[in-house]
Amino acid sequence: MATNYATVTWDQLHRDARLLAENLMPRAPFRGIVAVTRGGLIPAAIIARELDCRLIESISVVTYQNEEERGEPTIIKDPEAAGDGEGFLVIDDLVDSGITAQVVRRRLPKAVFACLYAKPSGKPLTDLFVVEVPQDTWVLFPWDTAPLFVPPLARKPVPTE
Ligand SMILES: O=P(O)(O)OC[C@H]1O[C@H](OP(=O)(O)OP(=O)(O)O)[C@H](O)[C@@H]1O
Ligand SMILES: Nc1nc2[nH]cnc2c(=O)[nH]1
Ligand SMILES: [Mg+2]
Repeated sequence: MATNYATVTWDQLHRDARLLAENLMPRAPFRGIVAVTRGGLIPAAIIARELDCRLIESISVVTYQNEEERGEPTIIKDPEAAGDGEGFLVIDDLVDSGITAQVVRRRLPKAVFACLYAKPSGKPLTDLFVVEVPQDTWVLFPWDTAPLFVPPLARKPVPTE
């Protein structure tokens, strides 16, 4: 269970995606990009623009979960156009346990796998990432959050003893 949160704004996400694209330039050009839906879709769009790549595929990996455990991950959308991944770049927003990346890599063994954020358990499964995040930190993406009114400190009720 995460004990800390790291909030990523749209601006920060855009900067991190551009930095990832810059770091990927030595490995370009790619025949196409495979976005890992849904989290990888927006990073993939930004990176596709920077790398001038117009062939975009997607893969969807779903792990059905109850309160205690995670089920077997299943590919519910296959990246047919990407073959075995040769010449393709796979983009996800982050790796955490690395389970999603493992399934994707097994399906696309010849692709380059890159993501914006990586936690220590998932890090070995990536070829490239931008920022390392501690394992106990939950990343809040801009699409997960909304600005909220916070009352001024002076208006907060003073706790009575
Ligand atoms: O390394 P893991 O432990 O597998 O976690 C990382 C995956 O989890 C999130 O996707 P999620 O399955 O929540 O779906 P989403 O992208 O549709 O939000 C995230 O976008 C990664 O794809
Ligand atoms: N939004 C979000 N989704 C995740 N899926 C696995 N880890 C994370 C995380 O830290 N943040
Ligand atoms: Mg995802």
